Amino acid sequence: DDGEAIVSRFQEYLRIDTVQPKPDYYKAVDFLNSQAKSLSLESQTNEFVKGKPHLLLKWVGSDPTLPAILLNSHTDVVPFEESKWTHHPLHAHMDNQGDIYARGSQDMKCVGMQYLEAIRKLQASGFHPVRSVYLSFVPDEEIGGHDGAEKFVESHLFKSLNVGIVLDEGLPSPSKSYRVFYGERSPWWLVIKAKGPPGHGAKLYDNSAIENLLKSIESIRLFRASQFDLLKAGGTAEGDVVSVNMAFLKAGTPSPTGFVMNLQPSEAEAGFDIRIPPSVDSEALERRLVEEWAPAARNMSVEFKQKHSGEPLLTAADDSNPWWRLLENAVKEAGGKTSKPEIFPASTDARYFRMAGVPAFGFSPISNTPSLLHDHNEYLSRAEYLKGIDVYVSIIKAYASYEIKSDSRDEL
Ligand code: MET
Ligand SMILES: [Zn+2]
Ligand SMILES: [Zn+2]
Repeated sequence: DDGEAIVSRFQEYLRIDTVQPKPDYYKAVDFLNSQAKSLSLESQTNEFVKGKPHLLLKWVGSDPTLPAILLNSHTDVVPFEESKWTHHPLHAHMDNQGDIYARGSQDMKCVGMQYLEAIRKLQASGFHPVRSVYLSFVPDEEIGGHDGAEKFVESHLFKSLNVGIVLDEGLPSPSKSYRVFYGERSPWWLVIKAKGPPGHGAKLYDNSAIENLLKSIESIRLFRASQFDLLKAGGTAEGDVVSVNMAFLKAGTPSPTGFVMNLQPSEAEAGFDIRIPPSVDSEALERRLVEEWAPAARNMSVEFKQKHSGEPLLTAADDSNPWWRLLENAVKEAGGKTSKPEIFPASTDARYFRMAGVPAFGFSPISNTPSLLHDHNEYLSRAEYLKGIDVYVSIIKAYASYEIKSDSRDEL
């Protein structure tokens, strides 16, 4: 198979509109199933939630008693501001440098297709897996994974698969070594609301909704700056500080011509995206949230839109875990290099697999590329995409032929 056909299959997947909040999941699953068919993989689609299909493919290994490998990817992508892109984010245009522009080119349609292409190459080379290799295509990762990976992991089906190791998404690396993630920060999406007496726009008085919300915003900004300073000073990794970013601000009394200017509104709210490292005491942070950032005494309240709780779990990324050693070596054998394992700064479905006691690594075989997840002009070069397939060839080969029975799952 030549590079041109491989790249056009990638472009075809990128062109399927799986943009939240209305992803065309059926079209994606149909396309992926046609790929699976050409590879003679077993296939099943389950709707753990109606309208949100989960696709599970299987490359059957010769020893069903050994725990299987699970290669996970999500089929949905985040929205975009079309007018701010140089090429339409759903056209998957390749420019004359070989850069393919599309939403999902890094996050993470690349990975899902690279798994399939690696299997195609392995089959052509005559390789037969000892362990079974599953490919899982989950919906809804970008909105929390509750109707996707979370339901899949809770299912009888998942338990029956006897998965020993999961690979899921990572991040592009600007340098030539690949980044690998063994844990991640926990996501909190919350809305802080303030209420207060309305009043004439010319009147100075205490406890208006906007004044009270601004006090909180000031306090949150100081905390944000203190965390950011740790990062700027060096020596602390992105995954080891708390990030806080405002997602929206909402207040005002609408009028047909905009907003009423001489009326102080009785309600105001602000939305925040907060990510908490495994090393940080999230209960202490929650107390701070309730006492300082949304105190009832200032007529404020907080509503969580997303809150991952429970012990943040880490997958051993050292010689105690054979899957780590195999990964490191396999990347090396493909001519690459992994950098020091990190905490993923955002969130992925890997947390659900770790919660089920299965080790999971976050890894996207993308080097020499700026990280443009959720950004304008997300792109991936053709060369990097093709190189990544060879990295997966090496990893899948090593993982699927690893025959030692007692794996790190027993220790986790
Ligand atoms: C809140 S679930 C995570 C969604 C997405 N992967 C993010 O990190 O923003
Ligand atoms: Zn992703
Ligand atoms: Zn994402």
